[in-house]
Amino acid sequence: MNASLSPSSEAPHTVLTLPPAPRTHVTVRGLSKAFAGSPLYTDFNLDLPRGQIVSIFGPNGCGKSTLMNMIAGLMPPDAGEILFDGKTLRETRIGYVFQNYRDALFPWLSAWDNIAYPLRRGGMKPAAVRARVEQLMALFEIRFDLARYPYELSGGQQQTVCIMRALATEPEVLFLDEPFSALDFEMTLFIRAKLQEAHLATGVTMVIVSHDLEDAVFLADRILLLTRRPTRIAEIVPFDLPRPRSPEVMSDPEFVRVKARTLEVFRREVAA
Ligand SMILES: Nc1ncnc2c1ncn2[C@@H]1O[C@H](COP(=O)(O)OP(=O)(O)OP(=O)(O)O)[C@@H](O)[C@H]1O
Repeated sequence: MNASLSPSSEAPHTVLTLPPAPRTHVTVRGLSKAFAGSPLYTDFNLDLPRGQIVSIFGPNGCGKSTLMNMIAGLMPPDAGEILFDGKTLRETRIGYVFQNYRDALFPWLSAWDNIAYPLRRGGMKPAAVRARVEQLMALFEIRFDLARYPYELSGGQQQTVCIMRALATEPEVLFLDEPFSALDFEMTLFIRAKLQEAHLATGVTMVIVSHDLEDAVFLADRILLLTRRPTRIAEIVPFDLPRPRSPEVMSDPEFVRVKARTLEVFRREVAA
């Protein structure tokens, strides 16, 4: 099975051909994964379009995180190939934002040093590290003291630091696993806005796993809906409202329509 999320595809939810669709960034081919002999993915194919935000949504336990973790190299597939512009993961800069920000930051480093960590590790000179962190501080309009340690920050501040750290190396692809699930609504709105700004500023391809229908739709160019396991693509729903999208978008008829369609497919798959 092969599906393209390319905007140029005439029927974006339809299974088409094996060569990557135009403007494809990430190509997943023949992916298989089983746990304890029970198949989760079998010969799964997918194209992720360059510079777009794709949300992964589906029934509980259908393998949203597993799919993202295999693409991001955090979990080995049993079979299959994943290429980024034809390159392997090792040749590609990626960023990853975990659901549990509390465990994601290094507690012995200040927020500033957490953000700088991947830059220093990559051998960047101190002046360039400083400039890059300051650039991120401006983008995220940071008003709290980055000299503080993670335990001194609110949950939303910690997740903001996680996202800044993930963006520090200017990744080609940014993976986010339920980035809003532990945040209150005010922080969710803030981080949604900042992710959009970062996306507009950098054109980074983004993949977001979400449990929340509204979050999944709000940021996405494409909502990738999965079936129950053994997991296949149920449908790919496009959402083309221009960015930046403000919270008012949530009452826009197109948002309401896409959300309703996404819910309809989700409910069909849950009942299947
Ligand atoms: N390391 C593992 N060992 C055994 N089974 C696993 C492992 N990781 C995931 N699974 C199983 O694979 C299935 C998919 O898990 P995954 O976490 O990817 O789903 P999900 O769609 O992200 O789930 P949720 O909606 O609960 O967040 C689940 O049934 C899960 O129990």
